Amino acid sequence: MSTKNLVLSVNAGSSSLKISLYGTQHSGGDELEPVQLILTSSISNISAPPAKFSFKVSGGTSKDEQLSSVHDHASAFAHFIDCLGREADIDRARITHTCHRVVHGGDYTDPVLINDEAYKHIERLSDLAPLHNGSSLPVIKTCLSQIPDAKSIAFFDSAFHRSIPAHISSYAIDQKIAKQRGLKKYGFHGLSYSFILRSVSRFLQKPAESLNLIVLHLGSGASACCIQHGQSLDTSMGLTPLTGLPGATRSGAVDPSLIFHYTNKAGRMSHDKGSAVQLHVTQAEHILNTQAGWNALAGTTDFAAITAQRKDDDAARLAFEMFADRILNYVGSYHLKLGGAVDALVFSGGIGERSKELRALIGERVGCLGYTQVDEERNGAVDGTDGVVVDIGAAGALTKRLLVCRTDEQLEMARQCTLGSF
Ligand SMILES: Nc1ncnc2c1ncn2[C@@H]1O[C@H](COP(=O)(O)OP(=O)(O)O)[C@@H](O)[C@H]1O
Ligand SMILES: CC(=O)OP(=O)(O)O
Ligand SMILES: [Mg+2]
Repeated sequence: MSTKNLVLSVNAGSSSLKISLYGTQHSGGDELEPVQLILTSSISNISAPPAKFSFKVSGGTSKDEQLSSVHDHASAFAHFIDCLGREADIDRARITHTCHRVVHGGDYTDPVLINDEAYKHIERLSDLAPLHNGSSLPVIKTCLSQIPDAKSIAFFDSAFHRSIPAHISSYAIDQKIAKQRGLKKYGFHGLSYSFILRSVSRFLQKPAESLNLIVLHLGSGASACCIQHGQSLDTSMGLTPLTGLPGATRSGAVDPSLIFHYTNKAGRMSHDKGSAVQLHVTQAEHILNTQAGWNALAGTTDFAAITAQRKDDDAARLAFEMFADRILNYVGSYHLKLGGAVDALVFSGGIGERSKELRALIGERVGCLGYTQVDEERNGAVDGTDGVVVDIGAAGALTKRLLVCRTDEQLEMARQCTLGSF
């Protein structure tokens, strides 16, 4: 029997599945991490087929293919499990823990071992994160049945934001109803923010508890976070991941009354056949989650294409400029909440890590608040630069720095799993 020493980390995003497999026995490598990467896989475009699949054993070359057979997170994960044995000769029985990113944890503020009760809790919260919790559930189910000896642990994206004070997390509504129904700002992308906080702390050689950061996680779903003394003080998503910044298919914040005017059927229940589970969301929520954002504005969820076309195409320009405008709303207000004492503005997520154009524009606009200038050469060379954190500001800046962080939610979970008490 081969040694049981593997941790599988699964990140079900709104339209992607990112999976990493780690070893837990140290054999050199990065002494700072308790786990070592063995392989990564990602399946993107799940909701806009054909899905793109990639599978890469560490140090090897990536196997990439388009999959017409994959149309949801369950079939995407089944394809990965198949590849694990076929392509990498990994015996699933060696996996001791499977870590699952669950976007909405409600009142769960720590990771939990998934038993019947925890599974039902995650299921109940599906209505509040329709693009996410519903996608995690079939993947969790498959793990429980296909890797039965491994412990399945849920890590919640909302947990990082438990530190947000009541006057920031509460909505101005009847507080009795708010408390009864759990209507408050939860915030998401927390695994990413934990990873970024730790990585920036290491990069700046300052304790995490001393750091004030404004972090932008700009991916298919996008959010901003105001971190004071190493804790979340505010974030742009709310009760659900719909509000705040616009995303690939999400509207971001709108006047709540808009939903009553968008269509005359907006208040009815949605009966979308494509949903992974029966969701209790209204048609308006469904439209604002899935038929809005970049796709509605510019006809594509690919922000690289929007960036490339923005000079010649009005729709692409509107999407690009709108994103920058909404980002500045949060950066400006978080700067003020931190009293101007900001160690760094950090860009992350697929767009934040790759769009030098957006970083240059935001960097230029925040110059008036005393941020260091974007160094054009460093900003343009991020893709070819190694390291988790890359400095794109002028050399010598000690505060109000501009950084890029390659976030890794799977590593954050595997790390917490190994160092925790599971
Ligand atoms: N070169 C690029 N320039 C701008 N955006 C990019 C680039 N490459 C990828 N992206 C965008 O990154 C986003 C995906 O980010 P990611 O954080 O991986 O998303 P998620 O995990 O939420 O599925 C997509 O909207 C994609 O268009
Ligand atoms: C919370 C959220 O929006 O996640 P993602 O960006 O992975 O869709
Ligand atoms: Mg993501």
